[in-house]
Amino acid sequence: MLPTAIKALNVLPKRSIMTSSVSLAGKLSSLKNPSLIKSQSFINNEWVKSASGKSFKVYDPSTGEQIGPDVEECGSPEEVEKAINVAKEAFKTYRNTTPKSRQDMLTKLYKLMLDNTDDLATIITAENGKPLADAKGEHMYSASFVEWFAAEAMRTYGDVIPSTIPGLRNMVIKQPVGPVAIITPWNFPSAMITRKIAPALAAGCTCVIKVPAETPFSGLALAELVKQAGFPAGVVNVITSEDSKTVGEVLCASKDIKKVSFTGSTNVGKILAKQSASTLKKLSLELGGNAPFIVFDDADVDAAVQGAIACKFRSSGQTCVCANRLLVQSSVFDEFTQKLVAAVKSFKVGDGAEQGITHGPLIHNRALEKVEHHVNDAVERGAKVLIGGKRIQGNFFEPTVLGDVPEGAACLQEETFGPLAAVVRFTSEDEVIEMANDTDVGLAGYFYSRDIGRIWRVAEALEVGMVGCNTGVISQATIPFGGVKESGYGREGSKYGMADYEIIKVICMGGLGTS
Ligand SMILES: NC(=O)c1ccc[n+]([C@@H]2O[C@H](COP(=O)([O-])OP(=O)(O)OC[C@H]3O[C@@H](n4cnc5c(N)ncnc54)[C@H](O)[C@@H]3O)[C@@H](O)[C@H]2O)c1
Ligand SMILES: O=CCCC(=O)O
Repeated sequence: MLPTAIKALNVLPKRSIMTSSVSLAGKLSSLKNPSLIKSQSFINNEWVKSASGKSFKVYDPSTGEQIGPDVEECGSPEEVEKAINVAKEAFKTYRNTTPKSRQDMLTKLYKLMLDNTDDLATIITAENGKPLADAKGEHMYSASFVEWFAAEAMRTYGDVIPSTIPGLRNMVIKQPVGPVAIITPWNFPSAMITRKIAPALAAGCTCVIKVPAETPFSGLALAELVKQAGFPAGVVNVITSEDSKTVGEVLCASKDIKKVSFTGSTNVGKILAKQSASTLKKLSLELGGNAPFIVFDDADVDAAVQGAIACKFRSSGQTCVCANRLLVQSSVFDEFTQKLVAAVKSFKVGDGAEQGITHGPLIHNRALEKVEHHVNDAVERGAKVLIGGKRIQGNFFEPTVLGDVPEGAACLQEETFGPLAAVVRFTSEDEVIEMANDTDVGLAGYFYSRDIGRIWRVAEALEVGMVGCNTGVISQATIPFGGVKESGYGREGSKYGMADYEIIKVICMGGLGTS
């Protein structure tokens, strides 16, 4: 039984406030600036009504109550085409703006985000469920992409390349790829959007963003700030729709969209890649992982436990870089699992808006079913429940640690995306490298060791795009974020992140004589 306080469930502030047209109840009633709450698509710098008159509701995953107004359904092929045309028209002029002016607008957006920190974090907690402190963390992470790419706008350097032909000079320039489609998931309602739009806008691209139906309000609030930051009409467009399939098909098939950037599951990533084949669109796919988290016998076990808690249970396990398999060397297995269980016991699970809550709910019932299936499957195969293992109520699941999870368990084959730490025993370095790489995906991998030789061997041997060595936290705007194998391709953030939104053009100038 989990000694955790779940007292905060079903507690909603009773106050409600009015914006110009809607009443905001629940967590959103505490917003200082309620005009950040929008419920329509954002096209050409205007809030646009649904053509069909249909709408959908957004629910607080902690309480199950509707939050915000009904959101207008704007995902018909005609509405998506309209957004694409607007982005195409805006690209004709936005591509020729100076990098300095793009830097200035991004810097203004960054400041506006900081000015609205409390409200933007409240919106994240209300629609995603993560605790307020984590929501503030996501918000700052989100803003840091805007800050980083504001500076990168001024660093789109070219090259001069020696010529093999007399009288010729070769120059390389970088240009914006064109209007881009951006499809983002619910687990980071804000940061997954800025990680894509900030480099796109810095490079000179215009965008059509499909915000997730589970968490549309963060993206819509960002669109309002984009407008206030002075970006010209049509540069950023946002579609609200529950019909991801139709919106995805239209965006991928369009000849006017030159690139698609997606974060989400590997399954959907493959669908988008197929759909984009007819136009050979450039793609950035940041997909699922199955991160190994290895603890060697020479590790600082206490630090490894801290790292595992931060890595595995961040956002209740709903992060693409969360540890999915905890692989622990036999001689430190008991010490590590006992300390891990003790740390998990101190979690306070509940409504993320309540003081002291450390871990929130899962996003929806489908997510709970997956965790439940992974727990039951592992236990049937012989794993031991060390703590947790059951649903609590609503969308809440007990933070769970399973010991001695056997080979073949479903939770070792695919990411759980929930609060389940599956701990596996290993004996040698060679064995654990083979175990760690025995998966079709390769996003992040982590390990704890104090042997410098081993550190280099293991870091180089892991088949992943990102390695955390003696840390469970790697996410920063300054690093190239992305995976290998079926975790996708492309890199987001860092000095490499602009390249995904640029094309390279060489200009060979002849008749220039010899130097
Ligand atoms: N890499 C990540 O950050 C991430 C994020 C969310 C989910 N996931 C993985 O996916 C699993 C299932 O979660 P999910 O169902 O929300 O993920 P998903 O990939 O089905 O959905 C993620 C987002 O993709 C969009 N989408 C879904 N189907 C689409 C389609 N056919 N065309 C275009 N866009 C589409 C939606 O906006 C949705 O919010 C999770 O258990 C987890 O393994 C990974
Ligand atoms: O879940 C996807 C992204 C998480 C992160 O950037 O740390």
